[in-house]
Amino acid sequence: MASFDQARSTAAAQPALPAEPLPLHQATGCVLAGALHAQLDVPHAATSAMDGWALGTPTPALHQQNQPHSHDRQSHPAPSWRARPDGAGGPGTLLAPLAEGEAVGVVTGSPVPAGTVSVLRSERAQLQDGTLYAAEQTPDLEPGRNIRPVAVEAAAGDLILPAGERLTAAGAAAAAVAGYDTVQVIPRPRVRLILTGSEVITSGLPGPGEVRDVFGLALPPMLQEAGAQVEDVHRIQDDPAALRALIDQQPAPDLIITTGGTAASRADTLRPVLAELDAEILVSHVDMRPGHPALLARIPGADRTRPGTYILGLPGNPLAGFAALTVLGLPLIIALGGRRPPEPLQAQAAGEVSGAPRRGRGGVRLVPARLSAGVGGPVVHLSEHTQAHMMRGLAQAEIFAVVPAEGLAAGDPTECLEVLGRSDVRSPMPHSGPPRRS
Ligand SMILES: Nc1nc2c(c(=O)[nH]1)N[C@H]1C(S)=C(S)[C@@H](COP(=O)(O)OP(=O)(O)OC[C@H]3O[C@@H](n4cnc5c(N)ncnc54)[C@H](O)[C@@H]3O)O[C@H]1N2
Ligand code: MOO
Repeated sequence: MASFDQARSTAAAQPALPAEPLPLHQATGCVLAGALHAQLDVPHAATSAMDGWALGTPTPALHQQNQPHSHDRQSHPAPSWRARPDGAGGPGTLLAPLAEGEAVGVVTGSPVPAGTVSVLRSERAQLQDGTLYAAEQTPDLEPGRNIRPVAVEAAAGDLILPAGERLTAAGAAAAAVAGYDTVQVIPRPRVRLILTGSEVITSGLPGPGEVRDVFGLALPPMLQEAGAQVEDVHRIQDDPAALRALIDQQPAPDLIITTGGTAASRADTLRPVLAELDAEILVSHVDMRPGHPALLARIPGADRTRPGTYILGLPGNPLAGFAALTVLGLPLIIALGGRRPPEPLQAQAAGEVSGAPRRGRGGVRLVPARLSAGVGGPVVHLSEHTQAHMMRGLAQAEIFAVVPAEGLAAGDPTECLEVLGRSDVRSPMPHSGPPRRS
């Protein structure tokens, strides 16, 4: 039996998966195994920042009678250009070089033709009989104005993102701009889910000896949020041969998560099957309630170049299974993905909480709870209906409160573990005064 802290530190201590190249759309959310450097100058060509006209060197103004814009034509003749008819139809149009005195229409993003001095915005330009005039006193005539220079964002070879960072959605887009199609990342652990239980049904009202499934619905989004990728989901009866075949099925995933069958009755198949497969048991039971039969094991890979397959056995009692996922599964997935664990979150107990149910039996209690804002930071309010076989308390909870064996007094600092699968409904953790994070 591992203590609560031993169990989670064993899970957190597992080495990261080997890095591999992944297409950018699959790499988002993964940790970069190497730094990203620009593969080219960004932008790789000088382009217009405005819709308007690429201006060559101007022709001194000759048309003083008909110039638009000019209020003081005699003393300040406005410059003008011959407007070329072949303007850009879109940002992809490549334009021939500008001769002296020429202007050509461009759009935002157009590569500016050779010979461009600046870009005049369309709203500051006037075209009359094939001659282009600029509004008076426009800054658009300053050399370089409204032109995005080559490499202004990055020169080829510049560092775009360092190794060790998680690739965000914006980071993936920046990598694409910097010329990448694939990047070297630590992949999300690939997960096979095996849901056991001859009594488990997936729809309708359960009859005698039947129970509605909780894991098939809730585990995939929880695992996705934890940073894993669920590859395949299987449902089997309490049948050791079927379980063994699925654990053995190739190609092996990084992590197999089973539900049910972790205890020691005749219907409980996981431990005998793992013994047959010579699995290395990393955590056999955890000194916590609920979830104490949770198990973590590893089957070495056939070719020894891979770290093998981890097996996480979640107890079948619904709340016990989700507690075990939070305590063992989440730190394991974070470690395999090469990520940093989240900052621990602490809140204050709202009132007295009893600890281990039986004297002499240590261990922690994990109690579904909500948080409210208090003067000194968030305050923990335990849910009702939080026995191992129940879901009702967890359905309303934001966190699991970790209650030590000796219990809690009102105001005691309480470790909180976020309940997975709430990213669509999460509001900021309530606090007034400084949030307490240890
Ligand atoms: N003699 C003992 N009995 C039990 C012990 C023990 O130490 N000695 N431990 C208890 C604890 S604690 C737990 S937790 C459970 C663990 O059970 P298993 O992991 O072996 O799970 P099952 O026996 O298959 O099922 C337990 C319970 O959960 C229900 N279940 C299973 N799968 C689902 C599902 N997908 N959706 C909803 N409910 C599910 C199942 O019907 C049972 O009611 O063992 C205790 N017993
Ligand atoms: O681990 Mo069991 O969940 O205490 O019922």
